[in-house]
Amino acid sequence: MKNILTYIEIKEGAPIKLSLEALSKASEIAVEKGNKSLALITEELKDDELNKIKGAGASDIVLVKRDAYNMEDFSNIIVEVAKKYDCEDIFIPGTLDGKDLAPNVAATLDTVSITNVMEIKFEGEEVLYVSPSYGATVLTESKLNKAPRIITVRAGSFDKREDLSGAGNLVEENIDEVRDIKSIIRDVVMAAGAEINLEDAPIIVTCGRGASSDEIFPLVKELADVFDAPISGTRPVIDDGVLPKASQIGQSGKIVSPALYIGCGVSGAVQHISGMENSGFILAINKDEDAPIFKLADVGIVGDCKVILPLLIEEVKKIKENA
Ligand SMILES: Cc1cc2nc3c(=O)[nH]c(=O)nc-3n(C[C@H](O)[C@H](O)[C@H](O)COP(=O)(O)OP(=O)(O)OC[C@H]3O[C@@H](n4cnc5c(N)ncnc54)[C@H](O)[C@@H]3O)c2cc1C
Repeated sequence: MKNILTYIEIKEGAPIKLSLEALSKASEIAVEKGNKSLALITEELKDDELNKIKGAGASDIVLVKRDAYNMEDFSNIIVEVAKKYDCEDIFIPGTLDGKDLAPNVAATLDTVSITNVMEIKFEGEEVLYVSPSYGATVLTESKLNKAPRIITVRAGSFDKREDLSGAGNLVEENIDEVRDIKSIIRDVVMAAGAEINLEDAPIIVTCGRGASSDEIFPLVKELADVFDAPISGTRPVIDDGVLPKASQIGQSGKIVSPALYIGCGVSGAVQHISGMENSGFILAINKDEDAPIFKLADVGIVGDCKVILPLLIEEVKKIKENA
């Protein structure tokens, strides 16, 4: 392995958590192999935010200034920076933009990318990338026979480190903007609720079909409000229009890793579990004691959400008042 480049996705002036998770893993590997861990940013950041990148171990922070995201242009930036800084490995956070960028970077470099990487193993000189397949029922080990190796990192798979103390030397590079682009983003129109940032939320309250009725859903909302947490949903709840698509967790939704996940009336289908199994602590409320989610839950409450949620809301309010 030579140097490793991590693309840092930035939202509202701050690196997203998954970028820092990816960078932390890259830095751990780089230190072990005696190489450099570089972070690529595309806008100027305040010192606190740069410190987060240093904490995640970046030896160098390469700044290429841009006003807005464009896949072809950003893909070209990654390629050019990787070449200039002799990076054989490129880590990209597995967000929507990341999953857009990685194949383009790979195609430009005449290689392939591996998506959803949750573990990286070394066998001699070989690097094995572990990623979930078939709704996370099977783990696949893949290797890339030629560098550069490009991966997208799955949320919650690696710890976000703050203690790696990279030198974080800031270097600005000027790379011409790609003008010959096949698609131009003129405007971004968000669907209602599309800005929900589940990936970075420390607490998520999830509404399953069992809690999506007119009677119970307001209680789920109240619990989320008490925790100041976003509400997510299982796919049937999204399909029924109770919550927007951006709130869906799972195989065909978002992959999250909050410190606390609370599932209300969620059965625990494999397609949902594959999006939240990396949560720090899982609390599940379900009236069926055989619901599969209880196999994964740290605490399971067997009961009707109609009865349990008001009790839970009251208890959390009391704790917060006395804190
Ligand atoms: C290709 C594919 C992709 C998919 N992608 C996703 C995905 O990304 N995300 C996702 O979530 N699903 C996905 N699904 C759907 C998935 O298979 C499940 O159907 C879905 O997760 C079930 O959602 P649920 O738990 O809300 O509903 P259900 O399975 O219907 O479970 C409802 C639960 O609520 C409990 N319950 C009912 N009433 C109450 C009450 N009053 N109090 C307490 N508990 C109660 C029931 O006991 C039950 O366990 C996908 C499916 C396919 C085929």
